[in-house]
This record gives sequence, structure tokens and C-alpha cells, in this order.
Amino acid sequence: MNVTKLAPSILSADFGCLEREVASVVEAGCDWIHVDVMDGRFVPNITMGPLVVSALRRRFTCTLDVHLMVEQPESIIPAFVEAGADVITIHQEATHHPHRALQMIRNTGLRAGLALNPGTGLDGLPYLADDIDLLLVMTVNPGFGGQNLIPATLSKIASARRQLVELGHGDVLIEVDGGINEHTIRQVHEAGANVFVAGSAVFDHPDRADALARLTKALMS
Ligand SMILES: O=C(CO)[C@H](O)[C@H](O)COP(=O)(O)O
Ligand SMILES: [Fe+2]
Repeated sequence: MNVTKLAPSILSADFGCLEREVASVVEAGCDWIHVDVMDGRFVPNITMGPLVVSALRRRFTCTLDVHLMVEQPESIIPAFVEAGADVITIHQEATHHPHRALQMIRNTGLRAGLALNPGTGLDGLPYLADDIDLLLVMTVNPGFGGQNLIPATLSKIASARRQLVELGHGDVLIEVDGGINEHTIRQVHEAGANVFVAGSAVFDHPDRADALARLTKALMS
């Protein structure tokens, strides 16, 4: 699997000038934008909803990668489909019926992602792998940007990659999210990840092209 993608998370962008913020990373070459949706229940924070996704959709053609940190995502999936998301990821812990939620997403023709919190194991993977395009291994506890990567998640990424290959789904993307920066990106890549969400490592840096170039250099080193 040779695909590698950097997906800047707009959680760390300046929401007062979001269009300009997104343009800064698109102009620097990014074709994925990670959108963190938080409901104040599944995680303690509240962020944005489908209106922001549809506003981004009107202005940008890049892949909108929507990470739903919401309880019972089934109820809100149609609104994000309508808004123009390209990838919708739900948390296994947020629903009794992850399989149904993934099928809801796939049935619309979108790519479906399954996210796992740091404390969640890979037990469901054999039963859900047929229905996912992406596995999001959270490398921090979800809810906030700017946290440090939890080292124990590295072995989970490696196990997930191994299991996906054994299950005949080596083409499923493994996305990592939380604490990805110049010092951690290579480790998670070596473990088997190929989509790298980076919020503070990109948007806390005034020169976005430089921030992305540093991440790419660290990834390739
Ligand atoms: O899902 C998330 C938090 O729940 C964010 O995508 C993630 O935290 C990105 O921020 P950073 O790169 O600063 O850790
Ligand atoms: Fe995220």
C-alpha cells in the first residue's frame, strides 16, 4: 500500500477565517481536509455540524474527511451525506450498531470509516472489515487538539494492519489522529498507518507550506 495522505484537521484552524485557513493548506498541496464533529456527549467538546461541511463543499473540491465524535451517529449521517462529505467515520463506541451505521454510509456511495478510541481493542475488526474503507486508530483520547500521542497505540496500528491483510482487506486505509507531528509521523507510518491527521502541527504554524513540508520530510526520512 503506497498511498500516504496528510489530512490537516481544521479543529486547530482559526474559525473566524475558515475559508482562508482551508485555502492555505489546499494551496500547499493537501487534497484531504479532516473535519472534527463533536457533540458534547460522546466527547466533552462541541464543534461544528453539517452547515460547515456544506460551506466547505461549496468552496473546495478536496476530499472532506468527516470524523463524527457523536453519540448515535445514525441520526446525523444523512445530514452529512447531504452536506457533501466524502468520507464519514463513526466511532465503534458511539453506537450499539456500528455495522448498520457503516452500511448506511456505504449505501450512499461514500467511503465509510470506523474509529476506535485508544482503550478499544480490535475485536470487532473481523466482523466489520468488509464494510469499511478506512480504520481510524485514535492516537489520543478524542475531544481536543494539541495532545500527545499515546505510545501504546503504536502496537495497535501494527496489529490492525496485520489483521486487515490477513482478512484480505490490506487496501483499507489506516488513519491516525492525535499528536501527529514531525517527531511521531514516521513511527505511525512504520507501524502501518497511511493517512495522517494533523491539527496543531499544521495550523499552529504560520507558514502552512513549511509545516506540511516538514511533516512530509519526517515521513520520508
Ligand atoms: O479528532 C481529533 C480530536 O479528537 C483531532 O482530529 C485531533 O486531535 C487533531 O489534533 P492534533 O493534531 O493537534 O492532535
Ligand atoms: Fe479527528
